[in-house]
Amino acid sequence: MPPAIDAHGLVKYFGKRRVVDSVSLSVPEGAIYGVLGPNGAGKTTTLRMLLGIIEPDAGSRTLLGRDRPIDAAYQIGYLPEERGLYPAMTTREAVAFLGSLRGLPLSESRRRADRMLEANGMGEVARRPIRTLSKGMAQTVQLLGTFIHQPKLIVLDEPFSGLDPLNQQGLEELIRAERQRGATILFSTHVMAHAERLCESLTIIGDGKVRFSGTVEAARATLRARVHLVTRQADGPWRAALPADAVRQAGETGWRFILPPEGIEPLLGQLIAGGAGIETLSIERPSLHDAFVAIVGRSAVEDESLAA
Ligand SMILES: Nc1ncnc2c1ncn2[C@@H]1O[C@H](COP(=O)(O)OP(=O)(O)OP(=O)(O)O)[C@@H](O)[C@H]1O
Repeated sequence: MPPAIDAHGLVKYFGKRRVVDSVSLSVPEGAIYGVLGPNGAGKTTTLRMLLGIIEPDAGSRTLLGRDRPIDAAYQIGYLPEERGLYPAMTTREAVAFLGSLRGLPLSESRRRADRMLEANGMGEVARRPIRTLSKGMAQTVQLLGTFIHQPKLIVLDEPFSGLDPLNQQGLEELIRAERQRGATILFSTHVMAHAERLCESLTIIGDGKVRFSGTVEAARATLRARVHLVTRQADGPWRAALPADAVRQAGETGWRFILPPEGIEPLLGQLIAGGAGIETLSIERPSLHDAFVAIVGRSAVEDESLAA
């Protein structure tokens, strides 16, 4: 199956600044895919190029197999980073309006809006003006409007920003339901927890460049696990068996070190034989957050040394 999005070498300059620098990404059909990066990394600019809202200075992309994004417009749902609804419009009209912008007849749009609002616990506010809604509700309205025409491809720019944890969870469920329906979803974020829970694959952008592309598991595997070990004996000759990077942190008992490449068992064997006694042992796998910080941090250091 051809990918839902296939982009090669996208470049964008703003003035003399190369804000997006040869970004390539491929989003398989039916995936939930994350574009991650710190503030100002170039995520929004990349998404806008993918969708044809701005033209790249170099590179190419296909969207749902089309060379011109406009040809796929009615099959795409897009939640931009800057969001706005007309405050005087009623909630159902706001959702229906977004549907009619994507090619649905208004009467069908209204029917779907009523159904979707009801299904998402917002039936009671359907006839109320947008200005009376909470921020979370207004954002849900935008999302329902993004999904109303049942697009094949959904692109969400920072969809979780500004939502409380309950609304964030609701949004994760909405995204999963859309994928269940058969849609492909691409979203940008700088909050790792959502990406970790939702995505199979992701791209990390730092300073306009792709710094990592692959599965969440592969991103986590770029870092080794960390060990926290507390021994019953405070000291003894067995200490020589600890890895060279083992440190005892201030105010803590025990040792912290990176899991040795050969695993924990040989070390434990030596500690037990040496009479250290094992009080507690925890092996903590790196989170996506840890991997993100390391990947973005490492690339910033590499960029600096290249520039020097
Ligand atoms: N229209 C524009 N004209 C000039 N510079 C721009 C324009 N749009 C974005 N930029 C700059 O390009 C860089 C990348 O911006 P972009 O919005 O793509 O990043 P982002 O990863 O989405 O960041 P954030 O998470 O903060 O939204 C930033 O330094 C931004 O200031």
